[in-house]
Amino acid sequence: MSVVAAAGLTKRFGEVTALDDVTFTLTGDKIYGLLGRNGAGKTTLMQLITGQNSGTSGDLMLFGERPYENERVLSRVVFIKESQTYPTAYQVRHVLSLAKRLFPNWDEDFAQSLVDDFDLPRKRKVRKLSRGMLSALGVTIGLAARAPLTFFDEPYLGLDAVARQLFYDRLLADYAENPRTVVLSTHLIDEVADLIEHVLLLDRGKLLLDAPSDELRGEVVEASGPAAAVDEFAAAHQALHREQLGGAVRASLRGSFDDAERTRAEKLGIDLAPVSLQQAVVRLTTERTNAR
Ligand SMILES: Nc1ncnc2c1ncn2[C@@H]1O[C@H](COP(=O)(O)OP(=O)(O)OP(=O)(O)O)[C@@H](O)[C@H]1O
Repeated sequence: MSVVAAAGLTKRFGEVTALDDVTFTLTGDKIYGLLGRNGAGKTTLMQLITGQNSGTSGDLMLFGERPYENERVLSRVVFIKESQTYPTAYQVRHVLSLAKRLFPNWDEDFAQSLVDDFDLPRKRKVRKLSRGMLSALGVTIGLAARAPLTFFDEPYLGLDAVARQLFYDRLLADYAENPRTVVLSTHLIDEVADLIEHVLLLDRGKLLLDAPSDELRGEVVEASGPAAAVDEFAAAHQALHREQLGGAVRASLRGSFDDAERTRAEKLGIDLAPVSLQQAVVRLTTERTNAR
């Protein structure tokens, strides 16, 4: 059984189509990157999956059941977002006790070790926490909950670079010991590139890409060399971007770059370089914007 299955999922807010006929499945035990530009529909999608809203049309199943107002399946999900609110009069330790009661798989030792790692003041009231501390509290709950389906919607924006790295390290180590389905929604793609196994890329409500990260990296390359040679080589591929400087061209291309294609590039005097996951995503989403 899939963890999440969406078929033709559409969500409209008045005139705005936040999700447009989106179809995909999340299978178990994988770290997904839910990527896309501002307003692409990422938060809307997570809200539908976590039962906070219902779709306008299409079908959505969570652990084989419809999620909206369905406590049975929702108890297997944790959703941590950047603007998470907690009862403000509570101290950090009270919020953690509440989470312990809420999440059936809660690991108290792990939670306490994360509190130490992030240097969270257990007796400080939530309303007196800094932005970074609030993010750290969210991350602590999201990890220690060990929910079978875990969503992080940019909850770590307030964390500094050192704390973010700590979060990535703890997530990866804990995931290795306790595999589950994790969805990270983030704009810091390069930072999480090594963590993400599969990419879902939304663009203006449409699912532009649903592919393993390695496959995506291999599909986009940067070709540079003499203009005529690059243009000849590019004709067999999808050109996402082209920059010319004098007689030289640098082009981002999408396609299949097998040994035969690599040999052809070499013969034409073209250098083929891999691109980072972030560059691939930027090129793919910019290409669609330009094509409009
Ligand atoms: N409650 C709402 N009422 C009206 N429009 C909404 C509502 N919620 C979202 N939208 C619109 O739906 C679209 C998708 O928004 P969403 O928050 O899902 O994007 P996102 O990918 O999470 O963006 P970001 O990366 O900026 O957080 C946007 O155009 C947004 O303005």
